[in-house]
Amino acid sequence: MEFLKRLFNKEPRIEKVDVEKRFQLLTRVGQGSMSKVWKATDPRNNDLVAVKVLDRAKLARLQQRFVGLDKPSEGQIASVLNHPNVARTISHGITTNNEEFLVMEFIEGDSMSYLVETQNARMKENCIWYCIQLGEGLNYLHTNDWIHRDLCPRNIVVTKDDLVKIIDFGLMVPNTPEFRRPGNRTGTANYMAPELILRQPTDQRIDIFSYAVTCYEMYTGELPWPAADTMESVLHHVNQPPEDIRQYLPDLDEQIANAIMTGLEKKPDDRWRTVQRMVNEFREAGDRLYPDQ
Ligand SMILES: Nc1ncnc2c1ncn2[C@@H]1O[C@H](COP(=O)(O)OP(=O)(O)OP(=O)(O)O)[C@@H](O)[C@H]1O
Repeated sequence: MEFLKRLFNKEPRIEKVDVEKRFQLLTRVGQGSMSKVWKATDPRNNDLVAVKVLDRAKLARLQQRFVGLDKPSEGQIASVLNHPNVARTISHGITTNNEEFLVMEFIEGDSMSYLVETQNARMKENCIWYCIQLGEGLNYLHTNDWIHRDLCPRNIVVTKDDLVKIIDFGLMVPNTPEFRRPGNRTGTANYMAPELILRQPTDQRIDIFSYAVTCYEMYTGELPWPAADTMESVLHHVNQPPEDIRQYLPDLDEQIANAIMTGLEKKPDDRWRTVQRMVNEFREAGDRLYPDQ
């Protein structure tokens, strides 16, 4: 009977993994809101990897927001991504404690949050190139029909060689009508597009907005609206215009300033139609301002 059950069971049997035995866990590198992440080595090839184990209870709460939708898991999504500006996921599975886990390339570097906060010389010199790389990564996700939904400095790492990598795909969804329906307010408050906050229909342009907020912060160290921790405070300023970036940086190149401010438009139709268009503006400006780089 067991044999017949297994034969006709359509779900592939997933072998559970004891990550502590399978990998050599070296140090904890991050406490995300949804997971624990370890720097580890894979004894099968000695590769340095990041092992991300998702918190079961928190994941269950997140999944409740997608009830009735066929949302692929973070591991399923992340494993099909392949772009220099997107963290590579090597494998994924279920631990012996029934937690989802991902094994990723280990990215040694600084969080973009750190660079935004410190506004050090490295950040200032490379800002345009970081904005371009980030846009290329996001454009890759969009042309492959995904909506990231949580683009912000916390989810970006910059390597020692100044390569920008998007690292977190926990809220990413397919760009299909069912996932564009209004209602689901997941994301990070300060980076959420007005249509998402107001529970209107959404599309990939919510990511263009988050990208523009992120680039604004990368340039200035400030948010375009007063920082808001709660949805109530975000709702409060959703009707206020953003602070013009030139208030912080009067000498900022016009094309760069316009690229960012257009991405922050309240109405999605007034924003860049695609990430690629916004990136093209940055690229043109970069080539004009720094022809030798
Ligand atoms: N591939 C990686 N290489 C190196 N460090 C990583 C990698 N992936 C994640 N980290 C580290 O772990 C932290 C948490 O990761 P991540 O953002 O993916 O988790 P999360 O639980 O989804 O977090 P949150 O929802 O708060 O953004 C990151 O801020 C980073 O410091």
